[in-house]
Amino acid sequence: MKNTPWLVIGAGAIGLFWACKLEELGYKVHLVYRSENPGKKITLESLTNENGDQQITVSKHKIKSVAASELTDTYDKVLLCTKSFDLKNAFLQVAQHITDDANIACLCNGIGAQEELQNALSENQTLWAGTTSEGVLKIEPNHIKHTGLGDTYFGEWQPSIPAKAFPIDGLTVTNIHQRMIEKLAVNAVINPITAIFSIHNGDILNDEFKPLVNATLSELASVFSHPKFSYADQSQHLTPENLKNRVNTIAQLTRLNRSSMHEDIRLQRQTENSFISGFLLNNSPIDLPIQQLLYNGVAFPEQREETQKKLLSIT
Ligand SMILES: NC(=O)C1=CN([C@@H]2O[C@H](COP(=O)(O)OP(=O)(O)OC[C@H]3O[C@@H](n4cnc5c(N)ncnc54)[C@H](OP(=O)(O)O)[C@@H]3O)[C@@H](O)[C@H]2O)C=CC1
Ligand SMILES: CC(C)(CO)C(=O)C(=O)O
Repeated sequence: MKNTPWLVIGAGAIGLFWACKLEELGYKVHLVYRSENPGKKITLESLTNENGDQQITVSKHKIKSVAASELTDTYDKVLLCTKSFDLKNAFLQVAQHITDDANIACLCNGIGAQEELQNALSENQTLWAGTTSEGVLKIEPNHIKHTGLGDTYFGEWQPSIPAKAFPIDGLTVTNIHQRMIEKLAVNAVINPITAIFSIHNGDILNDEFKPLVNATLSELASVFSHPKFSYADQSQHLTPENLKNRVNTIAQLTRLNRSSMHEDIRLQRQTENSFISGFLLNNSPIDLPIQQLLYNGVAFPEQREETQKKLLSIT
């Protein structure tokens, strides 16, 4: 299948990163941009772990970038790298160029957009939902920087028997829903707190935020262990202790980074709040007063100062 190109959609940090990675793996790649044309060459400052040492290497990648309206070919492998709120429309605008039996992968934070996308696919197209812990920053339209080493996994959104094969070896897991809820848990703590208080990821570990972080984690653990939670089959292992370890590890590993939600608010862009806290609020069988405060603090800038006070008064 290496002779047919991947269609990567979204020339943001993750789209440019994966366009380069796929090209490195020997695939032909066509990249669809929306507002910023990255041009013909992408510079990737990548982080590698050679002999236990993190090293930066710079490479240039020749990628064909086009606007959706310029597409003429048909594709059987698609990787969508948009934010969750753009996912379905990004697919629909290229749908006429996608084969009826295509593999369609997506990499976005949050839960909810994948189901919308699944509903837009035809019967024999396969949706591969993905989750990534790589950190990537776009510093220019054609220049990205790898800021944190991580892992990426894909899995069939609707598992089939026998399991289907993903076009790239070594990246699949049998239960992607479990990985997604684990990532969502981390995002539901780090993203809104860093965004509401304008702090870096590592700052949530400071004493000032400990009561808030602990209360958020224990509220999440109550919903994850609730038998009526829509993801209960995938979330029982997320105990307060397990959640704390996950959040602390990621906050520590990405301590100098701004979360995507903090960055979105700082740059006055739409956030993925509805697909992170919003997903939890809509799917929880119990009230989640802290998650509701976090949701409001992100969604309503005029309430942010008041929300900060309420969040810091949690004991
Ligand atoms: N960056 C990171 O380190 C990480 C990101 N993620 C997740 O990965 C996803 C992508 O993140 P990231 O790359 O940082 O986000 P960006 O906002 O940098 O990139 C998203 C890109 O999608 C483009 N896009 C949206 N709609 C369309 C469309 N219809 N056609 C073509 N392009 C479109 C946007 O175009 P435009 O420029 O016009 O807005 C933008 O360039 C998010 O869900 C994020 O939470 C997860 C882990 C780490
Ligand atoms: C893991 C984390 C919190 C890293 O910044 C992230 O996924 C995000 O910022 O959206």
